[in-house]
Amino acid sequence: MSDATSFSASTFSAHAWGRDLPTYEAIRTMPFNDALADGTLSLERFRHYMVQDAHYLIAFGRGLAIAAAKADDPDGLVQFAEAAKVAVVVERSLHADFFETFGIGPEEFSRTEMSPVCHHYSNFLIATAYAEPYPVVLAALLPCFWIYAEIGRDILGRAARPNPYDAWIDTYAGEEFHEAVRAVIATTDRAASGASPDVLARMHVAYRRATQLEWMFWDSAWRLADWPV
Ligand SMILES: Cc1ncc(C[n+]2csc(CCO)c2C)c(N)n1
Repeated sequence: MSDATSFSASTFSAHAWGRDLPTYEAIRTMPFNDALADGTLSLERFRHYMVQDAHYLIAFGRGLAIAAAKADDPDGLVQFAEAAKVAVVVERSLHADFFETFGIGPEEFSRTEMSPVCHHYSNFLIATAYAEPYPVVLAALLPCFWIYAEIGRDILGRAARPNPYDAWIDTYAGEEFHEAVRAVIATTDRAASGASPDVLARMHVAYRRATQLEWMFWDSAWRLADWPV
């Protein structure tokens, strides 16, 4: 495990990570991530992933903005308002570079609807952000940060270089991103430490669901999934 996962044994994050370790392991060993690491991932699959991810990160940014509005202290408000901005602005520039490199035009993006899994994950985040208390919202948002930090470092450690997907790998393996992830883990643990048993249980359910949806998002790109009808 990398630095992003340093935590004390009694925290929400420690419990959640331990409980969902098999799902993380399943993500780490997915054909999509193996092929990304060795540079053999087809452009078709990466394009599918990128276009869906561009849809996803707008929903994710909205979820972060709602978390910011629900924050129980000013530091949380700043942390998640900033993260909402970063999710849209920084990730948009990563996507814009890839869109240019891989020849995806704005028309292709706007004419491609969300896939079923992207739709489900996006709506799960928005619904949770609106309906649930602050600690549960954070638990739903956390796997997006944490799993990408772990997968980024894992892939960096075994990546064939140069690799067509270097920019993606470097973004998620980079120290700047990992510092932000550690801060989100810390805020989530602080929110959990004051939560009732009922809220804590709902945090675990939300965290698990988001982790499953992360697996499904990569799997959907691998299968080039679309609406069946
Ligand atoms: C399906 C999917 N899940 C997670 C991420 C990673 N991610 C998206 S926005 C954001 C917050 C800061 O930029 C992070 C870490 C992704 N790109 N796509």
